[in-house]
Amino acid sequence: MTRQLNSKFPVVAPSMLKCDFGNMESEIVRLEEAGASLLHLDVMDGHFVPNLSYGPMVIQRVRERTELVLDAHLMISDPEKYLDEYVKAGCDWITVHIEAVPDPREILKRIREAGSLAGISLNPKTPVSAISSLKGLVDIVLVMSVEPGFGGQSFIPESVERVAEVREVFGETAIVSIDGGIGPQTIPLVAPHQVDVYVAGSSIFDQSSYADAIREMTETAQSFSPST
Ligand SMILES: O=C(CO)[C@H](O)[C@H](O)COP(=O)(O)O
Repeated sequence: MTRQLNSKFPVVAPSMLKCDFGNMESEIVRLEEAGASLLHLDVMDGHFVPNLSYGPMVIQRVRERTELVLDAHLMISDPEKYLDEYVKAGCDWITVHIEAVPDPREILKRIREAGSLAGISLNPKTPVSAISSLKGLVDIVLVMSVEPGFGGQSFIPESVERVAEVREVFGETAIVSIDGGIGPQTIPLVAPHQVDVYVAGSSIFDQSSYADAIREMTETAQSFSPST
């Protein structure tokens, strides 16, 4: 059974790619105390993207230390082969890339059957039409607003129209998430299109107060929310 978020959308999700890997436990505690409601786990295999991060063994240790929702973003080739390990590690949300799995219907079904939320992500150059037939089969659409692989890149401005298109195609059937170059300056660009999850690395981990960074960005996002 997937864990529930402890707050309503929109939320800011710390991207653990930018945390201090030597002190992951204290980073998790700091993020919990700062009010984070989920942790975004950037899984990179050095093949699908030109960088390596961590895999299921590290995620399992993270799972043992927190009850926050774990949002695994699999930037890997052949996710079908490794899926069971991420399920076993305790990921609540599991997102795969359309560029890695051109027909993802089977893996999305497997993710849901395992009790997790199923997500699809698309790179900046992939048209939204590549995923539009997945409406009803996905719980999350993760729009990459940088080329995946590294934190600290600049937000690609064309991502604004892409988020709008995703929201138009998927309506309320999917959680819409955006990842890459997200911070106080870029949230107002995409927030009018009802983004649910803002994945943020540098704009949290480069700040002295994680709590202030998360609170300020969440308030900015909420100020665009129709229900506020
Ligand atoms: O998936 C990612 C890169 O592939 C990261 O989540 C993302 O880049 C976060 O870092 P920043 O907020 O610094 O851009």
